[in-house]
Amino acid sequence: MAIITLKNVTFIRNQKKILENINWTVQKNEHWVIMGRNGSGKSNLIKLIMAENWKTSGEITVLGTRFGQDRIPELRAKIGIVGSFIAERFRPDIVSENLVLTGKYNSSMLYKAFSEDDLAVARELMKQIGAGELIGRIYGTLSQGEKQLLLIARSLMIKPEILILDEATNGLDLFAKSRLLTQLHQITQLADAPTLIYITHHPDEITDDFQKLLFLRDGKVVNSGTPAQLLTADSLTDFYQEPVQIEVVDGHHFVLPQKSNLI
Ligand SMILES: Nc1ncnc2c1ncn2[C@@H]1O[C@H](COP(=O)(O)OP(=O)(O)OP(=O)(O)O)[C@@H](O)[C@H]1O
Repeated sequence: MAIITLKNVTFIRNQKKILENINWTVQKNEHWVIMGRNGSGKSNLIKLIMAENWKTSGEITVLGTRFGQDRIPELRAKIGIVGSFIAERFRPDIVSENLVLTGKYNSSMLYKAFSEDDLAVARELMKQIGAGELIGRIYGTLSQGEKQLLLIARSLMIKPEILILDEATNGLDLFAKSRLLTQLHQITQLADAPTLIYITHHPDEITDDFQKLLFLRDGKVVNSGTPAQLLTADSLTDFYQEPVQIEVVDGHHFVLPQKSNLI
């Protein structure tokens, strides 16, 4: 069953073709990684899926909702998002568990009255993902890694069918990054696991949990396939248009510019 389908989708803003003729299908329980250099259109692609951006042409269907024909608010409630453009929307003085609870209402503030039971659910979720010690803390005082953990807990409040992580390991140290990838693995093992869409610049973060990769360049899909097909020196040299070499350590692919290109 297709969870996300884009057919010939183009997105233009201020005369700039930000995405051009995108064809992409995500099947249920197929976890994807999207890679692309800065400005290749990754964030705008996910904003299209979340209906934060509106396509210029083409067809988009997400979780059975055909954009332009069905109601969008219900759809937004089924998509969890972790990323800097969401992180920036919260007031620095919001208490951690209140921030997590906003996930239930798909907002950045708690406009509606909430009960102690609601807060208990948020706190329990924080404990489950290893963020229990952040209960009671003020968002603005948290480290980057702690903020990311809160956003993950927030995104799980709605039991999302799709979970999008946009450069979620930004600013995380080596160990926090490794913990995040382990947490994602645990999420993939849940009975009602969401489909993951994981945006990254770092091929070493592509764990066995991901079955498919999408490579974007200048707003176009340049390749898609399995990690075995695409995580090769040839394919990545073609993608980056610069010669690269790959070191595989413990199953993680580290991609480096070829030695002759290093200063
Ligand atoms: N409203 C706009 N008008 C004109 N150009 C825009 C607009 N919004 C985005 N762009 C451009 O579209 C391109 C794609 O942006 P996007 O943020 O999707 O890239 P990205 O792949 O997520 O980049 P990064 O890895 O740096 O986060 C960039 O060149 C950006 O400057």
